[in-house]
Amino acid sequence: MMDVSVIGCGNMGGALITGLSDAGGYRITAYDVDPDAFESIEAYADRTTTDLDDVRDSEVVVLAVKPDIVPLVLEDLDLRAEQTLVTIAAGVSTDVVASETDATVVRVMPNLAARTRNMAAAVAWEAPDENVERMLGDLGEFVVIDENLMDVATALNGSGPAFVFYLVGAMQKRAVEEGLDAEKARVLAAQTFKGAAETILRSEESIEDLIDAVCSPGGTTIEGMDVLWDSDVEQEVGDALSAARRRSAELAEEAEK
Ligand SMILES: NC(=O)C1=CN([C@@H]2O[C@H](COP(=O)(O)OP(=O)(O)OC[C@H]3O[C@@H](n4cnc5c(N)ncnc54)[C@H](OP(=O)(O)O)[C@@H]3O)[C@@H](O)[C@H]2O)C=CC1
Ligand SMILES: O=C(O)[C@@H]1CCC=N1
Repeated sequence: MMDVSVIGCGNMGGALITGLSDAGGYRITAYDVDPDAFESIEAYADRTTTDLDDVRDSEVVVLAVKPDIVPLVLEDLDLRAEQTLVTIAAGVSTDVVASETDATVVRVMPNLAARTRNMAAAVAWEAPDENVERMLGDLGEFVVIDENLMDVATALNGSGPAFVFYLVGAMQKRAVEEGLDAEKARVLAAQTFKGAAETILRSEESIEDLIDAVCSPGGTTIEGMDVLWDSDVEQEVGDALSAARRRSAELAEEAEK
């Protein structure tokens, strides 16, 4: 049983708590300044608390507050060298956090799919941390990256779910306009993304070859793909990713001040 505390039970903290609870093997303490935040995670945490002292004995403490709140929490958080502090705040570097704590700091960029244990996470660390490896493995897939690439990861897998929700929404919307029931279109669109993603993860084939596999000669898909290839969609999706990356870099500059 691993003792884990999560500081900040909002969207991301709540998703981590839900996923870890589903995985099992974790004793979870959920801390927030606002008891209302416990409403959606009460069923998944072993303990909810508004007393920061209650997180001080956990092997792993996850800092899941907004970037500008991180320094305020660190001021009051007194951890020991044998503990691990996982920081997930966009743009807040390991150095900024490590300068305020004795704990070993690990920087992770998670995403909302922690909730269903389908998270894509990027981690940057000096040395692998067994507890964090186990947590990330239980919550989905993770890759180790250099911290100087964390802004790109923040845009790709941190913000990425929102971009994908948007694309699912666009496909669902048009299917409804073309006559399909909204709920059925939602299921078909979402499951299609899930299936396509799973296909990529389980295959060695390139994305181009996978597209090719769906395009039957003279069939339907190629008609749709021609619309996409003739459009600016690839550029626009890339620009969305770059805008998120730039904002992450800006947050990093603000956090250094
Ligand atoms: N949302 C996402 O998909 C992702 C978020 N992140 C990172 O996770 C962090 C949290 O984001 P998100 O969950 O979206 O934010 P939320 O605002 O949803 O959650 C933050 C929570 O922290 C609470 N809080 C505020 N001050 C304190 C404090 N001093 N001590 C403890 N809790 C406090 C907030 O309460 P109140 O609302 O009352 O202020 C809120 O419940 C951010 O740093 C973000 O960069 C990373 C990857 C993905
Ligand atoms: O929007 C944000 O700033 C956070 C970080 C990545 C996803 N959500």
